[in-house]
Amino acid sequence: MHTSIATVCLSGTLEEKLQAAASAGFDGVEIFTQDLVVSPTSPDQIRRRAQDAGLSLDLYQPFRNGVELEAHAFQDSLRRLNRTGELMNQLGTDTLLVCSNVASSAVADDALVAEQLHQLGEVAQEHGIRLAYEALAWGTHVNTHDHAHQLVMDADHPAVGTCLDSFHILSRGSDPADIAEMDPQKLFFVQLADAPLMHLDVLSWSRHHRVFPGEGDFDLVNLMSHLVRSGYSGPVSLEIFNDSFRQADVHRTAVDGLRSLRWLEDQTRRTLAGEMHDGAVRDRVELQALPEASAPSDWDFVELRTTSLGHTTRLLHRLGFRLGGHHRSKDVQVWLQGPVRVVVSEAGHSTRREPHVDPRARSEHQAVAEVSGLGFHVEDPAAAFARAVELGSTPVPREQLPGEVTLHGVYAPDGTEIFFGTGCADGLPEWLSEFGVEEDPLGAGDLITGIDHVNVAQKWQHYDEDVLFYTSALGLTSTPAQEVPGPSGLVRSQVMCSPDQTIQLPLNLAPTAAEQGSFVGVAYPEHIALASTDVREVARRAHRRGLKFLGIPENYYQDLITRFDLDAQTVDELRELNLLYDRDDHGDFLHFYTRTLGDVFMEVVERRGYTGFGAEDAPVRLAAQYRLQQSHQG
Ligand SMILES: O=C(O)c1ccc(O)c(O)c1
Ligand SMILES: [Mg+2]
Repeated sequence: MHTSIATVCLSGTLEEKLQAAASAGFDGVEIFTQDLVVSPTSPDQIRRRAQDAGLSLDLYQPFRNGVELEAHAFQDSLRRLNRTGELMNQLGTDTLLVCSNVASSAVADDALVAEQLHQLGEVAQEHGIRLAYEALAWGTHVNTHDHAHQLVMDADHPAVGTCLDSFHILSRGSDPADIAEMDPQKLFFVQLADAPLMHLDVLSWSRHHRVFPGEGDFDLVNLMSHLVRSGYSGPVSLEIFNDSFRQADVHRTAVDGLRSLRWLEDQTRRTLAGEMHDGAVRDRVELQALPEASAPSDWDFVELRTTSLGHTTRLLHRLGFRLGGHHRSKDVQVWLQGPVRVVVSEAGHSTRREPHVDPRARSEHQAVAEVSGLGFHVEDPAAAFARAVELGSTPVPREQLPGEVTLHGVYAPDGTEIFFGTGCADGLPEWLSEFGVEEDPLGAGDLITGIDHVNVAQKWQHYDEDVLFYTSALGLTSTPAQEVPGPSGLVRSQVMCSPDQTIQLPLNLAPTAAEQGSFVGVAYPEHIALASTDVREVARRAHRRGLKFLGIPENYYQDLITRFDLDAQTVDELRELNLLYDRDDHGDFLHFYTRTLGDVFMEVVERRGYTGFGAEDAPVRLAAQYRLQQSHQG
């Protein structure tokens, strides 16, 4: 598949955009007029620059309001097209995108429009270029892909074809099935964009909220499948208008974009698997496969990296963990309880590739601790690793002595290290022996039964990228986003789940730009939620061992009585143990939070059928964390 990206997707100068697209591995780009107009580089130089970078210039765009016109206005359109044709020859681009007309003066006469497209085609042909006519979803008269395509067919000119743009098709709820039947010779260009479903006028939706395939709610695999069935074999290009992308690092966005196309290709290939060998359609897009990898079946470990081993291990001990052992060659310990393995490594400083901890704003006695790694059990670690790398992820360099187990790991876009390992028949992963753990470590006092979820913080400009990473590289699926109010702003949260829900990763988008309060310059804390079948006993033991709980205000308990009609004795016990309570249609939920250590805190949850994540309680937590932070800073 020939992959392309529109320059409008990327931040920076035209030169930076070309560079980023090339180094991410795209085959070509679409040049936006505006990017060219503001550039001091001549069209000829741009052509050479793209050539040197190995990029084809697949499309020039947009040619606006150039058709569906009154006679005098059409004369000017022909003049503009002549000029544009000359420019495109300097650029070395042979396809021009012609948008459907959005002016109130647009003429609604299909026969006339087809005739104008034909005449434009004549001018295009003189310049050796082609016109790809695209129905904008808000076009005055032409706003559906089938209408535009019909006009193209009626125009009946070899230099006039259709440009399909998934956003315009799917935002209007059109069925893309007819694409499969379109003449591939008449499909000149294809643009892809995903978007979250929104109740918004389609123009604003398109101009601000498009995202890469896999990052929104559109079924692009279905659309791509129909496209492949048609026999189309031209470029497949990303065209994303997005406010965050315009501010994000250009190289990251480019890598994210190519990841989305590789994922889409792979998914489409799977969808078409039964049809690929029937020989019915030849010369169609060649779809590249990714190494096959199944979603994680279970947690292998979580890793905490800390500058304060004492604070971190004491917290684990208070929650009932036992020291499993020390690594034979590294300053790393493993702490165990039930099936949960917490690896604790000591670092002199935050070692995230993107250090996000503001050293001036450290709480909890200046200790730094972060969730630095997540280990998963997968069927084939080498394949999972290869797949993630092919999707543009960077491998984690890991020191390893002869005889030690190979850990396959990549960085998630937020810098979290993701490791792929295998479970063992006896329940003990092989790597544990490097810590001197050789037999089943189940202890008598183990009250923790697993990892319920791990909550990871995302920066606003990388949120969509992370969703795509966890979808494409780990095979997780996302739930609809929720918003939780806190003193510094709204926290957006979206849970990424494995098919059987064993792995649950709520991604949180923290209000890091907040002026108010403690989150300024500091990452929103992440947390590990442990599952238990007896959270009260975990809490009692933690109290005895001196755990600092997050304080819960009396108003919360009074409100619980109002909401759930709990009896006084139950509420007394909740209050005494700093427990929170929630209930849904499936059952109830008891949980508590520890105070934050550096960038991380722990939660212990007891689900009695309950399927949520305590969204009602999250604002209580945010407010309590905020107050604590203020008191440390004050
Ligand atoms: O928003 C627009 O105007 C616009 C321009 C060109 C496109 O290809 C498109 O999909 C939208
Ligand atoms: Mg478009």
